Amino acid sequence: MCTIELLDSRKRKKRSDVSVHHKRKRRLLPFVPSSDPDCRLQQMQSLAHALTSLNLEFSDDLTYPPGMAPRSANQAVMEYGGMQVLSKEDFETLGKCRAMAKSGECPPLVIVYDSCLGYTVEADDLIKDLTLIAEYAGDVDYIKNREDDDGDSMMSLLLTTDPATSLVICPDRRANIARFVSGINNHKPESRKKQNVKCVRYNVDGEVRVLLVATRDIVKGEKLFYDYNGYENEYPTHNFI
Ligand SMILES: C[S@@+](CC[C@H](N)C(=O)[O-])C[C@H]1O[C@@H](n2cnc3c(N)ncnc32)[C@H](O)[C@@H]1O
Repeated sequence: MCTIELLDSRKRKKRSDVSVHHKRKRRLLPFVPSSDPDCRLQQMQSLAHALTSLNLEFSDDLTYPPGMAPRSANQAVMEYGGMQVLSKEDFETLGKCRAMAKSGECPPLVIVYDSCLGYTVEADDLIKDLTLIAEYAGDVDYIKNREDDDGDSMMSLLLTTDPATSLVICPDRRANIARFVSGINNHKPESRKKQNVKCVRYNVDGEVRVLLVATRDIVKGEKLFYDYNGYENEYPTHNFI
C-alpha cells in the first residue's frame, strides 16, 4: 500500500534510552489551474475531443448504473488487509479540487495524441510534487462481471478476498482525464524513471476512491506516467515503450 510519508528531519535533543522515528505526513496539494482562460479552454477541448472520439461521456465521479455494483457495495472496510484513510486535510484538498473542476478550473493537463501511445496526458504548466491531479472516474462494477472484459482502462477499486465482492472502475462509457494517463513498462527498469504519478486508493468517508498524485515536480510538456500494476500484476506492459 502506498503511504506518502516523510521522516521528520528536524533536529531533536538526543535521547540514549530509546530510538524514535517521528514521522510527519505529507499533505496533498490542490492542483493549480492554468491562469489563462484560453489555455483552460484548449485543455478542456482536448479532453472533449478524446472522449468524443472514443464515444465516451464525461464524468468526474464514480457512477453506479443499474445492473452493476450498487454504491452500498463500495465499503472500504471490506478491503483485504485494510485501507489507508484520507486525512481531514487531504479530504479538504479533494473537495477543493472537485469544486474547482466543476467551475471550469480544470487541472493544467492537455491530451495529446501520440502515434505509439495513443492519447496521452501532458502537463500544460508546472505541476508540483504531491499535487492531487485527478480522481479515477467511471462506472463501478464487480470484478466477477468483468473477468472476460478486454477493456484497457479498468482500475482496481476494492480488493476483498472474493471476486463477487471486489470492485473495478470501468471507464468504458463514462470517464474523465485519468483514463488517458500512460503506463510504464514493468519489464524495463529504465521505464521506472518515467514515472511521475502514483495511483493511490484511499478510504474517503467509508468508500474507496482512487486518486492520481504527482510523485515529483512535472514540467510543462512532460507526459504523465504511472504504474498500471501498482496493486495487482495483471496488466501486460511487455510491449509498452
Ligand atoms: C488506460 S489506456 C491509456 C489511454 C490510451 N493511450 C488511449 O488512447 O485511449 C491504456 C492503453 O494505452 C496504451 N499505452 C499506455 N501506456 C503506454 C506505453 N507506455 N506504451 C505504449 N502504449 C501505451 C496501451 O494501448 C494501453 O493498453
